[in-house]
Amino acid sequence: MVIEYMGDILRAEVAMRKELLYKAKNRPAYMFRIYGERVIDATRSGSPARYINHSCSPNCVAEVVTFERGHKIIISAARRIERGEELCYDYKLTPVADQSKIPCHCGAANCRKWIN
Ligand SMILES: C[S@@+](CC[C@H](N)C(=O)[O-])C[C@H]1O[C@@H](n2cnc3c(N)ncnc32)[C@H](O)[C@@H]1O
Repeated sequence: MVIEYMGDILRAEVAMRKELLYKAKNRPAYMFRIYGERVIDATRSGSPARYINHSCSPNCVAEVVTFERGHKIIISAARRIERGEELCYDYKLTPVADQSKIPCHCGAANCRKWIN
């Protein structure tokens, strides 16, 4: 394990409202969706995992681990990571319509050009 993606666990509808609130305050929102039902909101109380960028050829993988009392998101190494190498994982975001697409700058040879 490299790091846990920590934050407040919210229902998806609460997370959507909070995201709008953060936008209204010009604050970046750091959120990780777990199976559509729950979202980890790392905006106010998250770990440094929230700063990990997306890559189409990642050196880490983000996995949802389910416990009796909830879920955790664990970021693990997908291969050997060299000292000084930036950590990244594949966000695996659902593709969206053109106007809200985010261009991907991961620079991988197999880059999919968009992160969503
Ligand atoms: C969880 S944040 C990652 C940390 C962010 N770079 C920061 O400095 O706060 C996710 C956002 O970072 C940007 N991002 C992450 N990976 C990217 C990539 N491969 N290409 C372009 N933008 C990326 C996008 O704006 C995305 O919505």
